[in-house]
Amino acid sequence: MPDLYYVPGSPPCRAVLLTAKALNLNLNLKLVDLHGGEQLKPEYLKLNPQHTVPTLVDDGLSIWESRAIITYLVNKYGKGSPLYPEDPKARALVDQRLYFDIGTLYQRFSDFFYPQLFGGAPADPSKLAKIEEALKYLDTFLEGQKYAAGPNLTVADLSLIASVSSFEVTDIDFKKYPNVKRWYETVKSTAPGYQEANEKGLEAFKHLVDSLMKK
Ligand SMILES: N[C@@H](CCC(=O)N[C@@H](CS)C(=O)NCC(=O)O)C(=O)O
Repeated sequence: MPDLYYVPGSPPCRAVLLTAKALNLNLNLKLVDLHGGEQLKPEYLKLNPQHTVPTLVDDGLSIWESRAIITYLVNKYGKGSPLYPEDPKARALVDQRLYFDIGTLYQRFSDFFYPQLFGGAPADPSKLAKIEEALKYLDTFLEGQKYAAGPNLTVADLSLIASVSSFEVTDIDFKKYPNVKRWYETVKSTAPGYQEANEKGLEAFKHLVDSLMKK
């Protein structure tokens, strides 16, 4: 069984948990104490010199970057699954959405929110405008589409929902984008094990935000 080094509240970790649920795959969960700096210890750096969670260790392979992990999991444990289609064009669309998530949507969220959360910085309206722009892109991708990359639930949805659901703990009003709102409700009700894999961790994220932003 693969080991997953994780923290429950982390958005990229939640994407991996959602993927494991969708594959009906058990993971050996190993909690990492980020607050205590466990990820900077030599044992962890041996697994992942970039010292991030999630990190997956499977059969001698140590891999990090949530989107690399989730595509690996489907390649290895879900051969033929629509979660990461094998047809080159369908797969290209899923990959595009995944890269949009890491490079644009979640990146812009991090740029806006984490300086406030971890550095006590004031909200920067120009950074918020960049998130609004990214949400408009997502809304356009979803026009006439049930899921982010077509008619089936894919790892693109699981990665994007882990990001977008994190906006719930901020003032970012993503539900004003009608396609995003509809898609959000669809994924919540159709992604296997959504409650356990995402909502629980989201609660932990909320607690972290409350405790840090109250200070
Ligand atoms: N792009 C990475 C982001 C991973 C990341 O930044 N994880 C954070 C927690 S959400 C982390 O491990 N921070 C601790 C550190 O960098 O030392 C992914 O998707 O896996």
